[in-house]
Amino acid sequence: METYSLLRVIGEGSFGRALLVQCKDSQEKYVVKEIQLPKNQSKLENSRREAVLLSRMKHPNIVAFREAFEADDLLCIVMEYCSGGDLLQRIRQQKTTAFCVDEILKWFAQMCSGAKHIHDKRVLHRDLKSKNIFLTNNGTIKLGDFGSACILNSSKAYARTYVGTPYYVAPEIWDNKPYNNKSDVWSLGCVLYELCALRHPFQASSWKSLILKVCRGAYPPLPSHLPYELQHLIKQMFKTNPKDRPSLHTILTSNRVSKLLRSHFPSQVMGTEEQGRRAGRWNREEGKKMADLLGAKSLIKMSTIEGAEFAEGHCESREPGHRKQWNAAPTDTVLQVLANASLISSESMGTASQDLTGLSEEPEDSRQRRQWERDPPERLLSLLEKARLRRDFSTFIINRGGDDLLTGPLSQLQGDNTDGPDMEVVIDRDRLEPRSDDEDTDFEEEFPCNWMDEVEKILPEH
Ligand SMILES: Nc1ncnc2c1ncn2[C@@H]1O[C@H](COP(=O)(O)OP(=O)(O)OP(=O)(O)O)[C@@H](O)[C@H]1O
Repeated sequence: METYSLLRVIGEGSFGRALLVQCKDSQEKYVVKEIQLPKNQSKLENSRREAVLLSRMKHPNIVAFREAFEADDLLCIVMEYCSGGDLLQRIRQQKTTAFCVDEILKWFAQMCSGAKHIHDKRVLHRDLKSKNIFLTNNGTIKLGDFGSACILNSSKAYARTYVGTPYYVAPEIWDNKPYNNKSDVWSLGCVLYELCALRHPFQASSWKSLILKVCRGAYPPLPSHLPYELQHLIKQMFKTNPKDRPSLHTILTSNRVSKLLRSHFPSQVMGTEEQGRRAGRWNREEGKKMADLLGAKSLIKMSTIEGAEFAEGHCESREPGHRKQWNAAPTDTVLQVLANASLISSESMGTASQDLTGLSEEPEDSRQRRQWERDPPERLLSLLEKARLRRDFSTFIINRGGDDLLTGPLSQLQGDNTDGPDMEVVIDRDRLEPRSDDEDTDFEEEFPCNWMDEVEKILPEH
């Protein structure tokens, strides 16, 4: 900590504090997140999870990890400082003035791009919400707070616990179904809706009402001035059956989204003469312009520091006989555009050339694989009827088994502690290998239990 001088405390939670610091050498500002390390050795690794996972993410739309160290009984994670604050504050500042569609689309494309990188690393964020999405001083989106993140397929302990913020939690979590990459898509749908409507899609004053609305996917209509494609996109992201919900890869490669972006950034992306004529594809130059527009410029610097990726994409030729090439195919999707201009990754580019044309184009057979129960969990709803939602934008552990169900507003004991019980950090290189997030990867419960019996036990007054 001698490397940094403390400027101020920017937040305090049950985990510890978040500090704004300045590097004594470079004068750069950073955020240091202090996490109280447990005395219990077996839980130590669990506390280090956030640092481990954040350190593995290198993406222009994810808060950059700088270093982590342990001092006394504190784990300190040093990360990029996002001076633009969080998106929730930004939305509140608007009061009743709508964001322009260009801004919404730019931010949305960036947050999807960051979240896709997380999924490609076989990690789920599990607490995507406007409060955990930050802005830099130049308005670039950065996903942060990996305190609830987990590695896919890692440990059966996860299957019983979901850490999330009630208002952003997908129906499958409430319905005791497996959760997967699509649960993060639901949460991003909530953030997109907030940007469009300046309110949350599922507002409620009780758990019952909230769960009912979420499980039915019932949200108030969006302002009618918004383009049809945007309304359609939100509808797809709020499909109650995760199989019908698009993955981030599908969203970023869909023609609908790229069409929407093209129609909202026409003057920057293509000449007016071209606009009417070309409904279809972006060429390389247009792709570069779009990527710049979406905030890739800031990445150019990072990429140079990181090394070769940017050069791979952009240098025509460095040495005779070794000509670096762009993708042979035209850049006809948002994902390709972003990938071509940035670090966004060699990983993403591997999947970008797939020709996916719609948002809900799951193969017929995959849709038939599992029938979804349309009804909300009525028994749970009746149990929770009188329970009121408090501190609803905070993170809670939603425990789907064991003795201590729905830790959070019902118990008020745990506060915002986002660490689930005995979660194990297993770093498995195979799981961290990039791959498409197109398919669902569920956490299946090995020993399913009837968690509603448990609710009944802890809510005797009902
Ligand atoms: N990288 C960052 N740059 C700027 N501000 C940050 C950064 N990380 C966190 N903050 C701010 O620090 C405060 C504490 O953040 P943190 O994510 O640790 O907890 P929280 O958001 O209060 O809790 P929870 O995740 O349970 O909602 C918040 O006000 C957040 O906006």
